[in-house]
Amino acid sequence: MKAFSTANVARLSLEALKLRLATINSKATKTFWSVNSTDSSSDLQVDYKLRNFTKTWQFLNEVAGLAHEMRHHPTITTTYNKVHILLTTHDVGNHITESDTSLADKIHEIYGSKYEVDKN
Ligand SMILES: C[C@H](O)[C@H](O)[C@H]1CNC2=NC(N)=NC(=O)C2=N1
Repeated sequence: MKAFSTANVARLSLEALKLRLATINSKATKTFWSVNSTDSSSDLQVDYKLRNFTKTWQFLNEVAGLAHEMRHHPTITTTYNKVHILLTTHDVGNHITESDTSLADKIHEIYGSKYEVDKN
């Protein structure tokens, strides 16, 4: 059995989460992270569109590098120029923590500054 809530991992309150989401979502124009929750779990999700397959994998490699650095690993689904990312923290029983919002923030910053298509 795994002990929950180890160092630096606490489930975020809905209020804290709303504030963090607003900051995250200000970093791109047309694409937004959203909170999904059931009675027993919650996560952050986003759907990104990119210019082409090459751009998609440049972006994915940046996300992978970030995940490795932060030791926090998203669930990623990708097809050609589309990327779906889901973030949750297994260590607290699949809920959203600062590890998820921090990683989402960095991912969205990268997407908004270098990869976003159809900005207007
Ligand atoms: C020990 C190690 O840091 C933890 O198991 C990390 C690894 N990557 C992780 N990634 C995600 N998404 N959730 C976690 O709880 C998690 N835990």
